[in-house]
Amino acid sequence: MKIGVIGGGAWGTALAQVAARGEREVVLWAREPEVVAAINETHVNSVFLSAVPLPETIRATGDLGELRHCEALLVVAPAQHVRAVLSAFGSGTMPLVLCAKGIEAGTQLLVGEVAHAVHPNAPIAVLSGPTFAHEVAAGQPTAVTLACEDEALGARLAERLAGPAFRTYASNDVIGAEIGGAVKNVLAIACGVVEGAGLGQNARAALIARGFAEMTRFGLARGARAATLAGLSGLGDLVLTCSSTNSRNFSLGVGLGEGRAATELLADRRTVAEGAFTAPVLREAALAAGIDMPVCDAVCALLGGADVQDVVGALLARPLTREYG
Ligand SMILES: NC(=O)c1ccc[n+]([C@@H]2O[C@H](COP(=O)([O-])OP(=O)(O)OC[C@H]3O[C@@H](n4cnc5c(N)ncnc54)[C@H](O)[C@@H]3O)[C@@H](O)[C@H]2O)c1
Ligand SMILES: O=P(O)(O)OC[C@H](O)CO
Repeated sequence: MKIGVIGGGAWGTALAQVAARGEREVVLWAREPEVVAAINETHVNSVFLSAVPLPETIRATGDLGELRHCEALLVVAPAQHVRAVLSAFGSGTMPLVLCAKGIEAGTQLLVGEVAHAVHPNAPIAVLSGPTFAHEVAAGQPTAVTLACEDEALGARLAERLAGPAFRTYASNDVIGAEIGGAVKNVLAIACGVVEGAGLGQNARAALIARGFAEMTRFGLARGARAATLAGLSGLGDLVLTCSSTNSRNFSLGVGLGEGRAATELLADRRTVAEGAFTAPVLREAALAAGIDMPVCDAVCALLGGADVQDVVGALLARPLTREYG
């Protein structure tokens, strides 16, 4: 199965490396001409994943048309840009494996739903889990969920992408696999705030557990399965990103917790902290569905410039309630 990758950021590059294992050819579309040049000339993505030498079987291009002959595409553009990039690709029927984590602003659609709206005849799969790109690229052990409604296709994709240190677990819960990744980014910002404001490790553990309760409420309402939310793409990824400054979302939260403004923290950055874009959309969707998500609300308030101590105080002062509603 010849793989094309749409998106030359850190994750697109690491996944291209995964797909190229065994000297297989991979074509990677990158938006930045300097990324295309660096990969083709020096076999390193010096902009987004600089420490990792890439196999020569990965060829980069700035022309989406060069991915037309691929048998499956990994879509790794940031969530808010997936619609534009897939529209620019034109119509297609090859399987699309969505690897971005987010919810589209304006439509409240998950990335797989966006892809289906743009390419209604393409089978949709989702690859998600606790996966820092630099660790995957370094060959460190990693496990992911690969969800696809067409289970035979899902099994082929899982087999094609698996490697000695990259385990793919098949699932048919596409919505569940997506919701974990989207929501954990928002919760990782909250855990970063705890770190930045020096609120302690009890607070971080409480946020992970109560954040997971929010993820579960939202996920179940959208049709996700509880087991998926408790798996790699949900709880697994939540634990990873809520405990490490290697997470861009957690790091953004650290800055907010230190009292810096989101506008300052987000200005001029080339890398994406998806939670900043997902948080307001998630809040909107949760409000519309009557789902209580106080941690996500708090993250929205902080991104909007609210004072950290005020937000933390308000969160703690809510009426006491039962642990399970
Ligand atoms: N980096 C990771 O460890 C990792 C792991 C799993 C999932 N993801 C997800 O993968 C997705 C891509 O993240 P990344 O880490 O590869 O990106 P990155 O932060 O390394 O790089 C930013 C990417 O955004 C792209 N971009 C910026 N503006 C754009 C536009 N207008 N149109 C299209 N693309 C644009 C850039 O070309 C670049 O590919 C995100 O949804 C992220 O949550 C990342
Ligand atoms: O750096 P983050 O916060 O975007 O996290 C990267 C991946 O999603 C971790 O699984």
